Amino acid sequence: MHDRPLVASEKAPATGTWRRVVRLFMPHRLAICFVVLLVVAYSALNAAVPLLTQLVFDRALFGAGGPDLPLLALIAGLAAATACAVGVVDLGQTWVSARVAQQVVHALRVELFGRLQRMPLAFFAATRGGEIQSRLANDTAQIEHAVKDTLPGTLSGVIGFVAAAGAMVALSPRLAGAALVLAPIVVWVASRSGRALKNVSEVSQRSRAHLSSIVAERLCLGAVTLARVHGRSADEAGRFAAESRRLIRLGVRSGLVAQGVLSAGHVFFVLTPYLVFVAAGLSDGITPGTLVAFTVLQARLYQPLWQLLHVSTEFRSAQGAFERVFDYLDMEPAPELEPGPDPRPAPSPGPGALTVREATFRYAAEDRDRPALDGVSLTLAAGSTTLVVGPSGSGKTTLGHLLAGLHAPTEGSVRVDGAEIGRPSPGRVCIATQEPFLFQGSIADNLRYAAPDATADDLVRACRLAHVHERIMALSDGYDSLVGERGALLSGGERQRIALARALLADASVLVLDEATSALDPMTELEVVKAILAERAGRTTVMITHRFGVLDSFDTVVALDEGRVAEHGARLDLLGDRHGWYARTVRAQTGAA
Ligand SMILES: Nc1ncnc2c1ncn2[C@@H]1O[C@H](COP(=O)(O)OP(=O)(O)OP(=O)(O)O)[C@@H](O)[C@H]1O
Repeated sequence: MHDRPLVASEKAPATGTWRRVVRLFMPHRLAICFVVLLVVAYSALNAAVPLLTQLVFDRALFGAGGPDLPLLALIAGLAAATACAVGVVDLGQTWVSARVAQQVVHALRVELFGRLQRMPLAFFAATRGGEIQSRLANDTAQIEHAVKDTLPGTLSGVIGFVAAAGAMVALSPRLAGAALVLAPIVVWVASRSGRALKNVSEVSQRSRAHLSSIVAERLCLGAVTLARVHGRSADEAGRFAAESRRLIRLGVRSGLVAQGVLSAGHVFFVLTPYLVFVAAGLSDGITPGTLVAFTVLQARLYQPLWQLLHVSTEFRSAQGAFERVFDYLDMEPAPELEPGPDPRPAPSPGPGALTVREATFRYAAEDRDRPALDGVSLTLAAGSTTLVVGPSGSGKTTLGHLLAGLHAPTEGSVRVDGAEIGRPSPGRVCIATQEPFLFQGSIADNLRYAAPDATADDLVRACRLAHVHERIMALSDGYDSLVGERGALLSGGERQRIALARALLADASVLVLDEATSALDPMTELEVVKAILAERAGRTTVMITHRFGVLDSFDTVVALDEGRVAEHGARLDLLGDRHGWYARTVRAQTGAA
């Protein structure tokens, strides 16, 4: 089934990355055109100021008739008005481009989160949580950082450079040639270093993701307990420190490469005025005003070039982050979870008849010879109660997931009330698992996740059935008590019973209990199961369990072995088959002769 990639490849092909980045900006092309206009205005206004300086020197101060104070005052007024206009234009440009940049990154983040939500469960089983978090948080943060500066930086860099160069050419083509002669060398150095920077940045991002994985995996309740039990806390700290040191080295290297580019630019900036002075010395007819205007313009030339160098180093660093995000966006989600109309629209919940036909399921294409389920066929009548039993690894959980639509069968079909089910179908099938997931929040919040409109009485009723109401009421805040990270403030049995109550609130036609009461003591488990079956009379309940010796309220038993149905029939009939796996295990569990 999973011929498609479940884990992102280490590296996405670089080709097309920039085209995809440009495509991200396409929905904002009008705003970008507006930014271009504002940047053109900003650069033109900025380039005009040095031309005023030329007027000051050649006309107002050292003109033929001596100093001309009214003209000087007029030029000063013009300069002040230009500076005000520059400020207003710059503010407008910053506002529009910041909005565009933030919207681009927001769209990328939301698309990434949505794509990850639709990935097959096997992807989450195979990928470290920290790695996923790192792409969503670190990589998008780096992209945000780069994109924020890129749009205005690139535009104002290019336009500012062209405007300053144009003004220089207008003043003196010869001096302009001297000022620009070193620019190609700087561009060449920047492009060479950019590649090195991109490589360092890629390795850094991977290292950062690894660091996040260590934090997510090793700094949770279970892992910290395990480290203490086995005296490995120091090793864990050492592992983290080693990866962190690697990140330090990479950070220093990346800083050095980036500074190298800027330093190369600096050499250009320092040398260029002298080249201009030499060119002025060798030329005739260069007025002092032209030379002063040129000196001011050179600063206007350096600033955009410096800006472009800075943006290019930022963007090279972000290229790796873009590729890592695109890499995730290119993974194929579970086809049944693709957005769009469901190809098999779910009819309204029926009585809950289950039909499994020749269902085979493989977790990975490599499991060709040993599928988790192999040609399973079953018919469970609406309203039936079924125990699914079998040795560990025989495929019970896999079958439960197929019934709940969490996996689509690789071959064959699973139908509920005649409709093929290949995706979760809330209201029709609900599953409660052995390791229940509780969100950070109150008990009531967790219960209402399954039924947002449930009343307080509904919650109490479900919790009474799951035998957890009294326990909740003993907590200081009752149903408003917080459960902690993944329910860590509760006992394992309490977590399971709250999850069970949540599953009951879903009120589905079919309820699959996958070891969902395994943390309860056997007597409580028996009472809870009986209460649930009584409550659900007339609806289908399937219970996967290893402790079935005393569970005598079920009418059907399915015993799996190595992914196949080994026994299937009425419970009492299978109990009568003294050599059958079910009957032998019941005897072993109850100590019956
Ligand atoms: N996410 C997974 N990826 C790959 N193989 C898996 C995955 N989950 C289960 N398997 C394999 O599929 C087979 C059936 O597993 P399953 O969990 O369905 O068995 P089970 O009968 O529920 O076992 P247990 O009683 O121990 O819970 C096993 O060989 C298991 O190793």
